[in-house]
Amino acid sequence: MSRFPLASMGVGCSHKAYIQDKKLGSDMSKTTGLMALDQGTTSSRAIVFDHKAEKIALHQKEFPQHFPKQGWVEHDPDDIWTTTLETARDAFQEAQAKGCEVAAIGITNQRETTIIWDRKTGQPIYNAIVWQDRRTADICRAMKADGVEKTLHERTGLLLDPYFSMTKIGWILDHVEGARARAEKGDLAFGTVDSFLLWKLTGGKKHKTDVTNAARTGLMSLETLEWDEELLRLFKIPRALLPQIMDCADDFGETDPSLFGRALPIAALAGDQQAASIGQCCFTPGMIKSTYGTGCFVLMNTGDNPKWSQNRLLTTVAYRMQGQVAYALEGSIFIAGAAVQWLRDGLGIIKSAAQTQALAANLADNQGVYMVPAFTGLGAPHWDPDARGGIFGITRDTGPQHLARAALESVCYQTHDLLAAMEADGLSPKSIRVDGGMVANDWVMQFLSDILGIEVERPVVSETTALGAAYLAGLHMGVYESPADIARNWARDARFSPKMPAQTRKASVAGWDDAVARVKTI
Ligand SMILES: Nc1ncnc2c1ncn2[C@@H]1O[C@H](COP(=O)(O)OP(=O)(O)O)[C@@H](O)[C@H]1O
Ligand SMILES: O=P(O)(O)OC[C@H](O)CO
Repeated sequence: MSRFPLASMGVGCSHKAYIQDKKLGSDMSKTTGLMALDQGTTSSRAIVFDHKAEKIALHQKEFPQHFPKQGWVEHDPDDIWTTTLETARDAFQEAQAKGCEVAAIGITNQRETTIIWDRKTGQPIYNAIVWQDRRTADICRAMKADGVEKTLHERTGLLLDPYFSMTKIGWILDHVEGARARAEKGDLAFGTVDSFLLWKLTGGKKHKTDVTNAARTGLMSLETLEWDEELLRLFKIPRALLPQIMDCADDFGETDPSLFGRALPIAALAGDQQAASIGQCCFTPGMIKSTYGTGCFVLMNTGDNPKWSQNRLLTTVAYRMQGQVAYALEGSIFIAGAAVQWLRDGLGIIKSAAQTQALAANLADNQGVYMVPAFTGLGAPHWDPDARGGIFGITRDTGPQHLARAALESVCYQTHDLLAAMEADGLSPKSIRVDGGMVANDWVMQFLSDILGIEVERPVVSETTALGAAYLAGLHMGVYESPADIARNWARDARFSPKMPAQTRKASVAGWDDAVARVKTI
């Protein structure tokens, strides 16, 4: 806990926060809150936390996904903005009604998703191209053949895959009439979702991003943590499009007073997976978290030097705060909870995601049925954008319960592939901290521990992404003094230990490997 608790501030409130509250003219007897805006792939969430990580208010809104062509995924930027603003206003008002004064905002977001807008009107010139979108697969293939991947990997830690922003930016500039010329003149702005929301929240005054989001564009050097001129040239991205790169906990400006009735400081920006890592308090090298939302993302803190994977994992920035940078090794899986959503919305064989737990538990084993949910290609460690999903081992007996179990199992096997790649890189975690919507499913957590052969730890707060953004904002505002101060808040809800016999694990993984080999194209 902080030496300067903000809740029920009186004697002992932090200096900065005290000044902040004076500026806001707020009642010092009120609890002070930190509002996280968590803009995810399928929904926008706003959560107000107090300094002890207690949830004061939570509001969430889903928004439509657009699939204009096979392999394309888009969002309407207006949906991103309106759902963010509506949930933020609802959470802000609920917190206020409960006697909690919001002191600052932290933004966290689906990463890589690319938006370009007109600096004068604020109007996007095209829909947001979502991280899952595969439309630039051919461009990536051609650039790979030209040897660009080596330079990209050396400078950014990323690979030439349609996942990242740089080829999405190029696609918009080349397909929207006049866009390239306008970008070169400085009339357009590019942003990942954090930058776009910051622009909207500040009434068009701030065009900034943070190191974790910039690290996913394929345009930022991991060494200088600035835009890389050589990469801008290779991907033909005009410099004038780009935001300023900041720390994750920093001064990002204030909200337009019309939005919340007064100006609120925006004190943090971070990509959602890095924010989850902060929410899980993975502050020391070797600590690892895995988030199970739409996709699954495993991040291991590797300390103040980038660690280069020999096994197709990404090197990325974990955070930069208080001037200190930490790097991470990341494994990115494109489909996790989305496979469960497909059972519900695509096949209609379940009514709710939670139903999968009982269906899976009713079977003694998977009876040879495997699902490889490569709906938008395969991410780490395969990086095969053309792979498509498959279900194998179906017989006349196969029913909804087998499909449900296969979908849940696939998430655990994919995590296994990532940890195997980490192990091959010489990094073997003894336990893993998990979070995200899927971790409510105890069956998945036990199977995950069984297949990984290590302990799986679930924290009390499973919305660690939002919590991480709140922590970062709190750090900037002086609510917390240091990462160590934040780490005291982490509390375990449950621990799952491996129970599966080694032979069974080996046979199960072998069945999965066989299924993956059948969908791969490279
Ligand atoms: N009990 C459950 N069992 C399995 N999957 C679940 C369960 N509850 C939620 N999910 C899945 O988790 C995902 C939602 O998690 P969330 O962290 O909110 O995702 P995101 O931030 O990517 O939008 C959905 O894809 C949903 O299918
Ligand atoms: O929206 P999520 O939680 O699935 O996260 C998306 C990732 O940031 C994509 O890299």
